[in-house]
Amino acid sequence: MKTRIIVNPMANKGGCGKRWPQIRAGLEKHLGPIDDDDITMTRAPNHATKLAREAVDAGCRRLISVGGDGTFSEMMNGVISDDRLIAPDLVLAQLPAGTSNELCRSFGQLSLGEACKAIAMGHTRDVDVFRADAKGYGGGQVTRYGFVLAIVGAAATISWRAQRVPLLKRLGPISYVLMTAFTSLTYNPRNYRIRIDDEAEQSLPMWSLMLCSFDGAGEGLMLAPGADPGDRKLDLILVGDIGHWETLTRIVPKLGDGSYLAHPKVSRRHASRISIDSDTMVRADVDGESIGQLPMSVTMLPFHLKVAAVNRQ
Ligand SMILES: Nc1ncnc2c1ncn2[C@@H]1O[C@H](COP(=O)(O)OP(=O)(O)OP(=O)(O)O)[C@@H](O)[C@H]1O
Repeated sequence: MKTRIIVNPMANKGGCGKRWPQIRAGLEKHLGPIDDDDITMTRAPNHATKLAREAVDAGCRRLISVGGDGTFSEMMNGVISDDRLIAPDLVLAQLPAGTSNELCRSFGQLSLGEACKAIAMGHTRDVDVFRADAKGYGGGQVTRYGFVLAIVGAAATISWRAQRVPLLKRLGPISYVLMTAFTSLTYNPRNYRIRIDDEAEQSLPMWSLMLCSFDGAGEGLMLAPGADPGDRKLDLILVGDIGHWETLTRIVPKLGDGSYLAHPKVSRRHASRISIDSDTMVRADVDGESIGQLPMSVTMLPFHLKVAAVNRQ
């Protein structure tokens, strides 16, 4: 299968570029020698999107991103256009060389070696893809395709703070722990207007809203136990109007095993189309990247994406 490797040398604060010769050697052990022409380096943010499209146009049907979640997400956004895959027989893979590499974890790949093996063995998993349309930070409309998680409200603010504050970003996963505690104690619930599938619009006070395709996300989070990433449905989780202290003591500590769902102000259901709006500024995040703010609509798309994944059976 004609393959293109897209390397983000700046991922993991430049560590990916420094380790690339070793990563390449590891990949070659599994795939055989790799031609220099099959490797492209990103030169700027969002370049992976353009490189992915060029690779597919050049006949590549397996694209491997080397970097973190942002690089994979940019690559994936390059192979979808007008809500369709630009070639039906594509396989995408990620070699975890970023800071947190949460997407790889979602596929069950915990190490570089496992990821290389999954690519070489041709093990893939069919996953759903959703489209998110939101108001970008510049004021215009942004569209992002995602496949793990869309979050709104407090959860998106935690993600935004953990990534955008340079000192925190350097701390890695600890930054999320710090920001979760800080945001729990300071973020006030907001009023949302929500429309789910074809139902009437509801007005609800909420702390956060999460749309999960996979069961887990982030460092050890079990947000939607039992969620099926290939069922063409998102698990919609509404975290209601809960006080600061109660959020910190009764929601946050139970995010790791999904037992927060038992809280009377947390609800869960399936949805394939949802639109959310608010009169106040509310952040929105797709697959770990802050894309902008409400209003946002999220729609499940009618195809599956093939991703290289560890076969645990
Ligand atoms: N040549 C480049 N120079 C500067 N930034 C780049 C370059 N190439 C890609 N980027 C940007 O680097 C950012 C970080 O990439 P990525 O998310 O893959 O790594 P990470 O943040 O270390 O990992 P993770 O998202 O898993 O925590 C992305 O926003 C991407 O747009």
